[in-house]
Amino acid sequence: MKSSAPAEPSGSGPERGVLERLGAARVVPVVVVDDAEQGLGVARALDDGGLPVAEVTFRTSGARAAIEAITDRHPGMLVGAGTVVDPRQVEEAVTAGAAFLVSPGLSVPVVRAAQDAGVPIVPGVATASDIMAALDLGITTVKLFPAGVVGGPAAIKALSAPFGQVRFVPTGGVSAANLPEYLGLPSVLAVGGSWMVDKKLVAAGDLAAITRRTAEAVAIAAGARPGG
Ligand SMILES: O=C(O)C(=O)C[C@H](O)[C@H](O)COP(=O)(O)O
Repeated sequence: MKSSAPAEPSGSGPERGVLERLGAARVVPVVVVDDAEQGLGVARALDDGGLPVAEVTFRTSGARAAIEAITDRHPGMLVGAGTVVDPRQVEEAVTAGAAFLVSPGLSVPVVRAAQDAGVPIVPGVATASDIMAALDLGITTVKLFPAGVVGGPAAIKALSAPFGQVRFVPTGGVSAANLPEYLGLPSVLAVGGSWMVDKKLVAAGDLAAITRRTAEAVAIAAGARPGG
């Protein structure tokens, strides 16, 4: 889906709606599925758990079909593509129906391709220099990755001092146990994580367990208040 409107930096204009929806959800499940059928099962389980959001990673050949199937059958769900590391994947993901893109790092060609397509992208950052590169591209919402390894909540607090305008989506090592600590930080828009959609649960088709973990995450997020 090509937009004729000029590219907007993330956090403003028509893209704002999607990022605000991620902020309202507060938790972005990172999903790895092999095909459309698995994707549909996981999407239903997430929706049943009260979280109609999925970041389907481009780590499997079935990711594109899964995004297409979920957006077709669950039109109310906010579906994005993760692990977007190549500008060609931007086109593939957007054509499949992805409403947002997530990348583990910051690639100028990937960000530009997303901006040209008019789809918000949340690139990964791990350092102050990465954040400055993101700001140069007009991006103010970034994913801190791998959050647990690069310092967790303490790193976000430290980076928020010089970069007060930046909103973080920490991902990597987030779990039900540390969720309140991340979501309690005012600069955290949402967190990303795979713990609700553990690949063993997906492989076993244990959708009930995915729904349980999702509902638990939703309940924790509802109780976590910035600054609390
Ligand atoms: O490649 C990307 O774009 C990603 O989104 C990476 C994932 O977010 C993390 O691998 C999730 O980390 P865990 O929750 O610790 O499993």
